[in-house]
Amino acid sequence: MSRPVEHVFADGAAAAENLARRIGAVLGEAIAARGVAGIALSGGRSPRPVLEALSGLPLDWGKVVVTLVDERWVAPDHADSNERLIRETLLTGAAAKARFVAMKNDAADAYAGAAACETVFMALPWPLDIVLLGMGEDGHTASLFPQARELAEGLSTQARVLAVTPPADPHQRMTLSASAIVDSRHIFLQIGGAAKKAVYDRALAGGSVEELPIRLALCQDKVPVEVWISD
Ligand SMILES: O=C(O)[C@H](O)[C@@H](O)[C@H](O)[C@H](O)COP(=O)(O)O
Repeated sequence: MSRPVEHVFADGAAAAENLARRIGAVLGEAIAARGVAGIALSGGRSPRPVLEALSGLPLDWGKVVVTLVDERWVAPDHADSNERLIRETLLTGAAAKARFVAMKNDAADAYAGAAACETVFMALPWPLDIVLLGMGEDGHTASLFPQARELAEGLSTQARVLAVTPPADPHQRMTLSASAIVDSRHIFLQIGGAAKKAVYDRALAGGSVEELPIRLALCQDKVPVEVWISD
């Protein structure tokens, strides 16, 4: 297992700006090479400045397919919706021309919505060019949480997505599976703060993927991983 390429910044704003430029460069290369670029984005707080910076980059956005790494099973206008985050930050200005593929559908819950979501996600241009991951202080990534009852399925299934119930979260989620996450050309992991950096270092040093699901991305040699670290 090779150590990921690490980009370390003193502040989050510089990390976000540089990560956005790196994402833009990879998307541009993909469009030039294959006429299309696919990217899956994580939600939460960290990506917001990256997505805002990315939205202003001069790309042929009409050839970019944007989707999610995971989603909370809430209405698209709910404050916790990752779709809402993407629409408010990335899909503005020139980047509004990108094709957005949502995870949330009209099913009453994530489990009822999983089959339809899988059908939609199988049609994406795999391998995606970029999967942008975040990480929680418990070592989760996407919505693959330690102690979640669906973690083993998420780590082993060949399906693209699965429904999960996070151990300590009010919302059911839909998430990319581990096999979908590594069906990509680049994995970018964004980490901010000392606590997450310590978890990242611990994940690199060892432990099980069940204990630290972020190891699904860090402990594989199929996809190059870049880690964007800020204080
Ligand atoms: O929907 C989500 O919440 C994310 O996909 C999740 O996996 C996130 O990346 C981590 O929880 C880190 O979140 P923060 O960036 O908010 O710390």
